[in-house]
Amino acid sequence: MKTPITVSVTGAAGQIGYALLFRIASGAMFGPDQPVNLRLIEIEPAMGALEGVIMELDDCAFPLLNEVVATSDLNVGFSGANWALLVGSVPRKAGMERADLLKINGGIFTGQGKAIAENAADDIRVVVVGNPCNTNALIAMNSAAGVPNDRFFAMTRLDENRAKSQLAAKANVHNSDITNMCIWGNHSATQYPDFTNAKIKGQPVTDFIKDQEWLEGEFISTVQQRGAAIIKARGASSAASAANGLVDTVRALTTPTPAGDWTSICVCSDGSYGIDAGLIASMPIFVKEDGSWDVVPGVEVDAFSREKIDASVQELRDEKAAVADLLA
Ligand SMILES: NC(=O)C1=CN([C@@H]2O[C@H](COP(=O)(O)OP(=O)(O)OC[C@H]3O[C@@H](n4cnc5c(N)ncnc54)[C@H](O)[C@@H]3O)[C@@H](O)[C@H]2O)C=CC1
Ligand SMILES: O=C([O-])CC(=O)C(=O)O
Repeated sequence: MKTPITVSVTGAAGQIGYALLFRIASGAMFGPDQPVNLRLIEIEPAMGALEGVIMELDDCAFPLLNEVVATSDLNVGFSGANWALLVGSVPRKAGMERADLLKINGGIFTGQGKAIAENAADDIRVVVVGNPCNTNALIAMNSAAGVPNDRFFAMTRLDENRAKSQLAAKANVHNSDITNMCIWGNHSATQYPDFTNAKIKGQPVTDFIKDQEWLEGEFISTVQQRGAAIIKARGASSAASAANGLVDTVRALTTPTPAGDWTSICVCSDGSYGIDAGLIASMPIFVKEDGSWDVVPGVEVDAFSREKIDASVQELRDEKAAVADLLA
């Protein structure tokens, strides 16, 4: 048996938490031979509900679940953490944009960043899901003195999966036939799902989808607005698909990326592709055999893509300016 890894999850009693914890404990996130310790972090009023979730975890008798700790103390919650999955925060309601959550949620991530720096394991990696996730990750990163910037991520894998599903349906192929799907920029309504570089069965998307107007219009807006469409239909924001996106994100970060392909993750920009260094932005990422990652170089950005990427980067700059007081 491998040594257990420690995974801290905030917002563990929430909707995403309920869809996520069972998949971590079952081995879906870290593999079928990797035991896990769960450190579940919630605010005091949600501790009762969290106890119920833990009763259900117990009732699954998961072979890989080594230990479960429930706490509202961040120092306990991030103690020894190898992974911190920052889900806890208020979701938006119908009619709101994710940026409207900036003031409501931003403050959560200063304390969490600091507690991660002080308590987590040396190899800590942090994935932020709570919205607006890019700027929340920026706040956590800036608050986590001593933790390298390349350990902080925010999630656009759900958007990538949504984009693949839309392309597959339109081209009448299977999801798995779509590769090289990059989401650029912010996890928001300005994100750019890049069909110009995506491939279907290894060929350009336009070999299969001749409807350029759909690609440049409805395809992009459907992916950008999918979160809002789900809130409208369900009365609550996406949870099972978000949890699945997080499982996929962590697997992508812990498994070498297939040669020639890439995955969408928001990382701290090094200035590549004209994205300001220091912003947390989504771009094409390649994970190497040794577990480290790089931004994929040389992806072609045509004039159409440039304009879309620039608009999303501008929104990230504006969000950063709006939380300047939270950035250490
Ligand atoms: N990046 C992405 O692709 C996606 C992000 N989201 C975001 O994920 C977040 C969580 O969504 P849901 O689980 O549906 O919300 P939810 O409201 O069901 O659960 C959130 C949980 O976080 C807890 N919480 C609040 N403040 C906390 C704190 N300071 N520390 C620890 N826990 C805290 C709450 O008590 C609650 O149990 C939202 O911000 C939502 O917008 C949702 C879907 C996709
Ligand atoms: O739209 C929302 O507020 C929840 C979310 O981030 C998504 O579903 O992509």
